[in-house]
Amino acid sequence: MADTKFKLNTGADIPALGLGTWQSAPGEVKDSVLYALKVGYRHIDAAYVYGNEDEVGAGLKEAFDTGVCKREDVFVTTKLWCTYHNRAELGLEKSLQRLGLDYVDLFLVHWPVPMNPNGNHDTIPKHPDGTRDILPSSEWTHIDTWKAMEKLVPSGKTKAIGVANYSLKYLPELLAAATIVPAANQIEQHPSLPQQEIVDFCKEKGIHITAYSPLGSTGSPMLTSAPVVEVAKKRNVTPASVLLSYHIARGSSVLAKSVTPARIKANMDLIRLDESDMKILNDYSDDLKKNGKLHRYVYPAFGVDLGFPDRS
Ligand SMILES: NC(=O)C1=CN([C@@H]2O[C@H](COP(=O)(O)OP(=O)(O)OC[C@H]3O[C@@H](n4cnc5c(N)ncnc54)[C@H](OP(=O)(O)O)[C@@H]3O)[C@@H](O)[C@H]2O)C=CC1
Ligand SMILES: O=C[C@H](O)[C@@H](O)[C@@H](O)[C@H](O)C(=O)O
Repeated sequence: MADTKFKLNTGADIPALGLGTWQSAPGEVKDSVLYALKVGYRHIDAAYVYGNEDEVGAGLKEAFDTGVCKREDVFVTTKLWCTYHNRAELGLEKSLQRLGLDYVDLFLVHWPVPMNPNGNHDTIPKHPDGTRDILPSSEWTHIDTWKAMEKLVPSGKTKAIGVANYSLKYLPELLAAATIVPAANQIEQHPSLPQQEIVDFCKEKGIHITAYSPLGSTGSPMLTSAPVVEVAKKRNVTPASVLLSYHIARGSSVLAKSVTPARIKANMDLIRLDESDMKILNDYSDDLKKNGKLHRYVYPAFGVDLGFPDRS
């Protein structure tokens, strides 16, 4: 199951399981990338704002140099950070340089929020009152960003372009102006936040969903969720296996972050969840939705309406 792949609207394959690298500390992330590639991962998720693309790149390089795998066998994603929205070409160049790669397989707009490129910080510029320094829409919008992303494709420096954290507030307006339909939308997904309306919309438009924070992000709180534990017992697997396999059953790829070798390996134990397993998880999601108790773990303080019904 760990070698399952999905097709993007570009015709390229995206491996169903990817290694996440957000909050993977310097000194740990190179080894985690190398180890993941050694045990069979072929999908690595990075981002400029994670501040560790150089180490991710070092892990990739060592894997290529020592014959673990070839560049063309690995699907590498990175993301355009908010302060680079009106400098997309530079954003991609900087990421490629840090990663030590000639191209990435997927370049995503990290959030639909352009931030001031001339502010007081490279990645999180703030106003004196501590709020994030967002560009006014009179200056730049996420639609302008998408147009700039489209211009990157002919260079071959990214094989595909896509978005992350796009809700139904932002996706339709992007599509109305787009020449290239995003290949993917990377969003938070787990049984406490199924975001089925986004999944359905993206499916209809040919946009692949990649799930992030499948374990509930830092500290993996979703591992103790009662319905997840119930399905794990029923199928005699770990809760992590249930949480990751859930996305494969939904037709989505999934990113699991770990810097712990045993966990990196264990996270490859994916199973085919059947209808009765999915019913337990879906009933739980439905209950949370009905009672207004959906839970989003990643919601940075941009101070703008991101259009997610659970947070507006
Ligand atoms: N586009 C976006 O805005 C976002 C993208 N992402 C991407 O998705 C990836 C995954 O999401 P992330 O938020 O990191 O969180 P995850 O849901 O992947 O959870 C990571 C946490 O779970 C722990 N863990 C991993 N595997 C296991 C296991 N088998 N058993 C017990 N604990 C485990 C990790 O610990 P340890 O490392 O110590 O082993 C870490 O504390 C990110 O790393 C990033 O690449 C994430 C958030 C936002
Ligand atoms: O990809 C992970 C997340 O999106 C992360 O990049 C953001 O939450 C960022 O730390 C922020 O504060 O805006």
